[in-house]
Amino acid sequence: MGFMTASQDQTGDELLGADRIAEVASALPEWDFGDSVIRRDFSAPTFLDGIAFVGRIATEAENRDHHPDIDIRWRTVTIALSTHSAGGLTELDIALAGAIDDLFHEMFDSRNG
Ligand SMILES: C[C@H](O)[C@H](O)[C@H]1CNC2=NC(N)=NC(=O)C2=N1
Repeated sequence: MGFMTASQDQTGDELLGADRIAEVASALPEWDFGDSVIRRDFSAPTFLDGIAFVGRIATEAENRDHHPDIDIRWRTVTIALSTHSAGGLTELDIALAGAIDDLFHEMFDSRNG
């Protein structure tokens, strides 16, 4: 594959370089960036809202064939994203993180004030 930038990589399955990680970390301020995973805790209004949120995430993940680790503890839904086939973070994780943020806002922003 050689030296490709993210924008040249058509599939998005190349590991992100340090410069790109710094760029996306500022675009996804609510996510904790680890070496090979990003993670965010979401607080849903109720337990069943959290379950509904997870259902929407599952559909989004299935459509992308890219699947998060999901932990549900009462109203707290923790999402961890990594591209296991690449051994770390790729554009697939960044795109799904943004989509999950959008879903959360769409579902709960009006109720969260
Ligand atoms: C064949 C299929 O594309 C792979 O098994 C996909 C499925 N979903 C996946 N999800 C995640 N998060 N990482 C992967 O490497 C991955 N691989």
